[in-house]
Amino acid sequence: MSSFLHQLPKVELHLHIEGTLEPELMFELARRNEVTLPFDSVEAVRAAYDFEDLQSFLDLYYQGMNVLFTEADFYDLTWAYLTRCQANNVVHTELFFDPQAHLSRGVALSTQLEGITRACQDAEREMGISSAIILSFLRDMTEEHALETYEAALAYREHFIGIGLDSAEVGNPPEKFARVFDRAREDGFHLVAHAGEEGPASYIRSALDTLGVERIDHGIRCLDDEALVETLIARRIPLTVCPLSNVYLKTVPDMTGHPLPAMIERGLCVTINSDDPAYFGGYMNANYEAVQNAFAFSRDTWVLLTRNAIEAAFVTPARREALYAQLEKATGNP
Ligand SMILES: Nc1ncnc2[nH]cnc12
Ligand SMILES: [Zn+2]
Repeated sequence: MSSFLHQLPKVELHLHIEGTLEPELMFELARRNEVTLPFDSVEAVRAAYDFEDLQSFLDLYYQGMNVLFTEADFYDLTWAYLTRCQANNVVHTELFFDPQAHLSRGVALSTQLEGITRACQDAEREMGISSAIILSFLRDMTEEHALETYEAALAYREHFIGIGLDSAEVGNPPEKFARVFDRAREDGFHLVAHAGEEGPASYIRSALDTLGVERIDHGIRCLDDEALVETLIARRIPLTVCPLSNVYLKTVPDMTGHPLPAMIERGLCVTINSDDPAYFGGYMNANYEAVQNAFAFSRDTWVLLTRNAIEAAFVTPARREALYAQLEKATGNP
């Protein structure tokens, strides 16, 4: 089964590029940019990855990205992730970046976006991996700051396809960002939001109703609200679930206690993703393996999860057909 999972062509829809910063690259960039890290070795960084909850992770995640300054840094970070994609047989990926977390350190939007985009273009040309970038707002900052950032980002609109919402969820409900999502909808961008990761099912409802999102990132708390589950099924809203992330951030007791099988059983459009793989024990294959060890899914279930991700991807009809064809070739399943 392991080789079946490894060779399955994969589509990743929930990935924070800053969450792919491995400690080795963190040290290299710290040296390059003369930044002093509060750790004296790669092992010490990894030893600190023992999280109590989302906030304890976010504290380290924001600290880690303090080594990113130049376009080359963003290129190297993104290129390292895309080579992991190739090793994991990820053939299409949609990646988040957190512009406000870099703007606040004096790093220009052009630096961030040009570095990430150039790596994506090289990966498409050299490895055949398609990708897209989603600009994510920090929900623990104000809506005014998100709006200002959005306005500034419009100068680079050809670099990103959508907007999202991440960071500390509880106490920062989706409706706080209604105006910026309205603006982005008018401008033709795709809309997604993290909801129901640590926050309640009502945040998922609000992301749908007040932000009009097309996909929900995480969404694992949806099963607490039967009417919401029915809406998600009826509207076929994709949920970008991140199994290892949920275990590492203790939003589930352990992998065997994850609601993933119940979500699939209900017919929700579930996909599997790695979120912040440098911090949560691994990339796509590691997530697939951990889920398989806990639940021993059939091949048909894995094909279904992959088909869901292809359906949920923000790609052209031609690219979607090519992804379905690649899956069929690899599995014999239409
Ligand atoms: N899992 C996550 N939840 C919320 N914000 C994030 N930023 C990076 N990873 C995140
Ligand atoms: Zn996330």
